[in-house]
Amino acid sequence: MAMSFLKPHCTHRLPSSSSSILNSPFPTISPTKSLSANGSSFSTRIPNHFRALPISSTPTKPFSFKAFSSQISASAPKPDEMPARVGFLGLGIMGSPMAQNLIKAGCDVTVWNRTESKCSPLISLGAKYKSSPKEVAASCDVTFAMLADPQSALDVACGEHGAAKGMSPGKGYVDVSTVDGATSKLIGTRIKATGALFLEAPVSGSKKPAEDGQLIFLTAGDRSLFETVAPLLDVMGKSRFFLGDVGNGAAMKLVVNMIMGSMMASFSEGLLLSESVGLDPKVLVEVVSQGAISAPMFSMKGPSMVQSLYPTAFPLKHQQKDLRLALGLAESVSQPTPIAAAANELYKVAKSRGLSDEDFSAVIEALKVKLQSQSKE
Ligand SMILES: NC(=O)C1=CN([C@@H]2O[C@H](COP(=O)(O)OP(=O)(O)OC[C@H]3O[C@@H](n4cnc5c(N)ncnc54)[C@H](OP(=O)(O)O)[C@@H]3O)[C@@H](O)[C@H]2O)C=CC1
Ligand SMILES: O=CCCC(=O)O
Repeated sequence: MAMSFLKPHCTHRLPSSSSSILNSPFPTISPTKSLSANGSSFSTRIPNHFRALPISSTPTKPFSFKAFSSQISASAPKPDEMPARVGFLGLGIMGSPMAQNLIKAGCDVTVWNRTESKCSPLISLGAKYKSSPKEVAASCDVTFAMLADPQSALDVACGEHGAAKGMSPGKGYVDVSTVDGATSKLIGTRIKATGALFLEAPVSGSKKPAEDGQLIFLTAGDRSLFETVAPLLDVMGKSRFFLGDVGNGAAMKLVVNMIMGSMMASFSEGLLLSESVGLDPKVLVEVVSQGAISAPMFSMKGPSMVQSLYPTAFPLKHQQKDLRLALGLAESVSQPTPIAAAANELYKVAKSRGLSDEDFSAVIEALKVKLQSQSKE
């Protein structure tokens, strides 16, 4: 089905030469981004055993985890192909900077957030406001949603004044929240019942990449909507993967965050153990940064963790939600994930200690209790 909303309303101009890149006020679209948007370089990163198995090989599953391919457009987005009117629902840590980048790129953006006051900074930048997801969807060609969890994503998409009520043929709905595949599929079904198109597009990357337009989109669903919103994804992100059927984007995101949650729990144990045996944890952070287990996450979060500071980029409650959803995903295919299960318990302890809204690196606090027998020695 052809999308009917390709209009030159987004005024952002892509750099066509190095000098125009230097003059661009927006760091989000750069030669690096154009180069990274090269299909072959991305596809070589996908192991062969993940490639396009037939959907019919998993007939009893609620959705196929296996039938997908990785795609990224090699072509630069064309401003005259930007969707004309863009809605944005959910203006939290991630949604606000993402919407802001769209506005700064010249898009005609209409916002809604449950807590209305969070719309004000975006309205100051030029956004329009509507008082319900339904009204946003009705007034826009494509609507993005960045909500906290499966329940809020469902409520905003399918509730009484939800976006689905404002959808119709020719429109598109792009859910960038991190949810499970079943929720995403339910939302997709409701949206598509209106004749609109649906794309799930959870993101890898946190607050700073969102601010810098450096997110990684893990999309699945309607391929034509993926193509249509590609210029918008490229304003907000540095790369985009198209993974096939709805559910595959959610699954990829949950696997990534399952790994991340376990890594952070393990790193926390290492920091505390180093201190307990008389080492300087700051030196551990430095040693780790130079070796094979170096990760940007450790280098970025380690120094503040050593000071017991957890400025929130990715709320701990969301990391625990993602571990919970990843464990459900693993269970659905009988895949053992004992490390992630143990990590999940740690995040649950951290939540019970009031750390839900701290950064997920605050999980280290759940380990700051010496075992009884050890403290007596
Ligand atoms: N922060 C991060 O680093 C990343 C987060 N994510 C994922 O992105 C999503 C958003 O994350 P983030 O921005 O950090 O989260 P926030 O908690 O900052 O924002 C959550 C958003 O959801 C809204 N919301 C929550 N409950 C409801 C509800 N019942 N009805 C309507 N709206 C609701 C909030 O509205 P209100 O303002 O009224 O509370 C807010 O707009 C999550 O799924 C998260 O897992 C993905 C990648 C990175
Ligand atoms: O879902 C949150 C992911 C955070 C990150 O990728 O840094």
